[in-house]
Amino acid sequence: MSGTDRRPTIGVLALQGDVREHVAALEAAGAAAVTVRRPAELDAIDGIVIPGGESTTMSRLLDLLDLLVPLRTRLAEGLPAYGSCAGMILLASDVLDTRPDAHHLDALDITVRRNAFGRQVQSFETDIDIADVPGGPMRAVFIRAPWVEATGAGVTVLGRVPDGPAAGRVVAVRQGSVVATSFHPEVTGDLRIHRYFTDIVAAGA
Ligand SMILES: NC(=O)CC[C@H](N)C(=O)O
Repeated sequence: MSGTDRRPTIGVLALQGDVREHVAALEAAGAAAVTVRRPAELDAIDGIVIPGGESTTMSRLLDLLDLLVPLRTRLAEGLPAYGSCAGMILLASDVLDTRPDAHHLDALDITVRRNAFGRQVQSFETDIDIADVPGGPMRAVFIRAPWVEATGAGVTVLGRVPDGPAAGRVVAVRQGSVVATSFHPEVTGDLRIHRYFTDIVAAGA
């Protein structure tokens, strides 16, 4: 990012999942979005989005493409990150109900339970108030989503399921410049989470 261009460059991890939707949402939110598939591409970004998809598949591809260690290192050095759904799982420090050989990135001090909502409510939508994000409740789309079962001391809860069988479950969190949601704002056209993250990246870039 140069002095005249205030648009931060945000990478979207492009191994699998809904990459295009995040690229479009980031561009619409005012960021310059680029896809990331190779370790060298990590050098050119001010922040990264890890999309929804399948966390164990992404974990395997991260390993196969030699991205796991460089990405974990960049995150440990403070690279801002936003993860939706599978991206939340990958950013977590602890994951329940996953494959024993699945890797995660340890960027967010949370315990998440994968596919937590169970068979009856695997995919659903609801309106959720997100702390720090003004403008009223946000339509939240959940697709075989995780929830957050425990948060470390530095983690702020941004949103919970308001009602129904999973009422009170934590589904949006922030720790410093790392944000995660169990749901998929990239599919609704509501750009507020992407703007929120773009502002976090711009503040540090
Ligand atoms: N929509 C999603 O990203 C689903 C996440 C998926 N269930 C996983 O475990 O990775």
